[in-house]
Amino acid sequence: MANKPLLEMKQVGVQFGGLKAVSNINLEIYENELVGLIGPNGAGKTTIFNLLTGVYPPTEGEIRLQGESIVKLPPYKITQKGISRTFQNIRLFKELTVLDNVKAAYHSLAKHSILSSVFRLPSHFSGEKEIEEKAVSFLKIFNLDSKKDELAKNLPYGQQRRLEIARALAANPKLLLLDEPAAGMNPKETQELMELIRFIQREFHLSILLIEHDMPLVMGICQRIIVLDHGQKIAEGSPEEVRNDKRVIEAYLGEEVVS
Ligand SMILES: Nc1ncnc2c1ncn2[C@@H]1O[C@H](COP(=O)(O)OP(=O)(O)OP(=O)(O)O)[C@@H](O)[C@H]1O
Repeated sequence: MANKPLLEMKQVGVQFGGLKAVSNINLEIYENELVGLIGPNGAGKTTIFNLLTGVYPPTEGEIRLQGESIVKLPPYKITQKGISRTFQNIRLFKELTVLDNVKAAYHSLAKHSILSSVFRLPSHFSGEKEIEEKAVSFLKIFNLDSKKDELAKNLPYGQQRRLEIARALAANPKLLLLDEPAAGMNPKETQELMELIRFIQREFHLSILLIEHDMPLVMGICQRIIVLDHGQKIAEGSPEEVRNDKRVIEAYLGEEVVS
């Protein structure tokens, strides 16, 4: 594990009206780590993703990516700096093709200028071709290249989830946030997806923060697990440590997981 964390949250809290959705969150994610974020419904997991991606600013505390504060940055800047995500409820461009969904991620980061696109300069076309090739290469990883010309809305559910991850990955993140990526998938699809997540983590040297309710699955693939309850971090450690933590068992896991 590297000495300096890729991501740091220090005493972060956010309040909506009278409700403290999360409070006093301290967490660190290091390079190349696959970390699980678990907890009961309403514990604050998605709120942490929304704080990390600039959907709303924290009411207190600090968030740093590679030592640099990101709390005042708009979401697109945070994506450019290296945090991208998927959503609990899939958010694809449903009326666009599978390929265009992935290309959209590249366009937000592409080096060629708007002027070259408007005037259709040669640099625009080489940029466009490069983007298309890269997008197809991502679709191949997710076994979606044969579907590239289909509209996103026509893909089966499991494939839409994979496409969303492909799009997030195309933004070239250092940290990828996955919000229940296996929700709605059958056990076989879930298993395949988890192998894919591990593969992309190694292949792209990514850090991944994963929200997932399927405990055997989280315990099986994550190096470290952070547990939330009522907006607070109640435990953190290896799957083994978390599985045997009394507070975690009481708040979330129940006796059957331990036995
Ligand atoms: N924008 C918002 N405005 C008001 N309350 C919010 C907002 N976002 C989240 N909350 C509240 O904050 C708390 C934490 O919600 P959050 O969605 O982060 O939980 P979660 O752990 O992701 O739950 P789940 O597993 O059900 O997705 C809940 O009480 C929720 O109602």
